[in-house]
Amino acid sequence: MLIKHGLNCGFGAKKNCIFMLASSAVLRRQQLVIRCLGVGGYSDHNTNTNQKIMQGIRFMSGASLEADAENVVRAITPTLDPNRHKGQAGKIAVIGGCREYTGAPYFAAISALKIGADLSHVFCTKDAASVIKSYSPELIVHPILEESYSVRDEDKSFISEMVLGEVDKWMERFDCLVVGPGLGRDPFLLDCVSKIIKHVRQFNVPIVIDGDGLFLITNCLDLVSGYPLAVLTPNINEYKRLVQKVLSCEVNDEDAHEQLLSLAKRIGGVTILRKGKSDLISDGETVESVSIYGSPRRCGGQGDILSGSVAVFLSWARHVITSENLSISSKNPTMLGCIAGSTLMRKAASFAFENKKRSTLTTDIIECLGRSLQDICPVP
Ligand SMILES: NC(=O)C1=CN([C@@H]2O[C@H](COP(=O)(O)OP(=O)(O)OC[C@H]3O[C@@H](n4cnc5c(N)ncnc54)[C@H](O)[C@@H]3O)[C@@H](O)[C@H]2O)[C@@H](O)CC1
Ligand SMILES: Nc1ncnc2c1ncn2[C@@H]1O[C@H](COP(=O)(O)OP(=O)(O)OP(=O)(O)O)[C@@H](O)[C@H]1O
Ligand SMILES: [Mg+2]
Repeated sequence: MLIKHGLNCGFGAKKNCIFMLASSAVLRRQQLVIRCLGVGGYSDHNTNTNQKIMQGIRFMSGASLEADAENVVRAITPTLDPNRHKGQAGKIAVIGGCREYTGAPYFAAISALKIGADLSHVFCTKDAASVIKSYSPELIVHPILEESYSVRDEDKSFISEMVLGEVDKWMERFDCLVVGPGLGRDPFLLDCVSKIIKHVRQFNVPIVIDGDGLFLITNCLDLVSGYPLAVLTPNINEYKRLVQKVLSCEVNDEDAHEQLLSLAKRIGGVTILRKGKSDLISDGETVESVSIYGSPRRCGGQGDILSGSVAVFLSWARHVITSENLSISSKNPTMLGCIAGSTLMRKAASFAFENKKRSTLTTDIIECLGRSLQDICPVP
């Protein structure tokens, strides 16, 4: 009810509304209402005034609310301007792909292109490279990573330097890196990837960490700790491992928002997108959720689409924030990238499910990414 009152305030009364809400009794009731609404409490409030009031409520209560998802997508998606040149809509790189997994890096990299990035690179092992190239001529594939089985112990430090040298030629040029889809868990390979992450941080390139990248950073939190341009996208297992490692406790779904908030804070202000029935997103300051759309199919690879999507939207959000005045409340590009990526992925999954029902696969969802964005931000 209180939220409704807040939303019905006129522009002039806005400050008073927020001031009144700050009183502790009202605040407690506000928190109760928000808790009762839970993550499913999506309301479609589009005006600036309403958004600012909601932001005020959010700030004061410390609770999370459903993100203004489609407006976030609209606010950060660039227009198709004939004066722009190749690369300006985004250059994304995926670090992943080994003997076992070739699908995951492909899904992440091709999703980035389908959403609107101009260039998408994959840095993977030699075994994986020709397979990934054969899926698509659109991807630029670098067969540079090595697994232990192909490197003699005495050659390891030399090979490691070579890998870093190869990567170094490219890294500064990327708008965002996705580390982990289909990376595998080979210790030598993960050691090289750790060095790449340390190196990339120096250039302030945003990094989305997913899949086996999360296995790596959970065992070595310093890699991302204190880096505000890092986004972690854990699934149910990956989240459990992170919580156990960082908070030394079990996942607590009763207090999901608070736990996520403390986790993001404890890892030094990284942004975490906890995937699930509702996606919960926190940068250690606020918590937002995306619960709209979605599909009941849980086929593997949907998280890979998400990581590629987040990378593109995060790059776009950074660009919009530095060049324009945003019409939306949050100013953190990592939060915006996560909200938009999650929204687009879930909408595409729901479109794909409409068509394919039980036989919906990740490739079907990728085919719906374009329609999903067109539905939100139509181009004539
Ligand atoms: N088509 C593909 O190529 C796909 C590949 N995927 C990739 O698969 C990898 C694993 O992701 P999941 O979401 O399945 O990860 P999870 O951690 O959810 O599950 C992996 C399972 O395998 C076990 N496991 C894997 N490696 C292990 C190791 N070295 N030692 C002991 N146990 C091990 C884990 O204990 C767990 O039971 C990631 O790199 C991910 O990106 C997924 O994205 C799905 C699609
Ligand atoms: N129960 C659910 N209902 C609706 N959507 C969901 C549900 N669980 C996950 N999702 C969505 O599916 C996407 C992938 O989440 P998931 O937990 O399957 O990732 P993952 O296990 O890392 O996937 P991958 O197989 O690619 O590694 C996320 O965008 C999330 O929003
Ligand atoms: Mg995954």
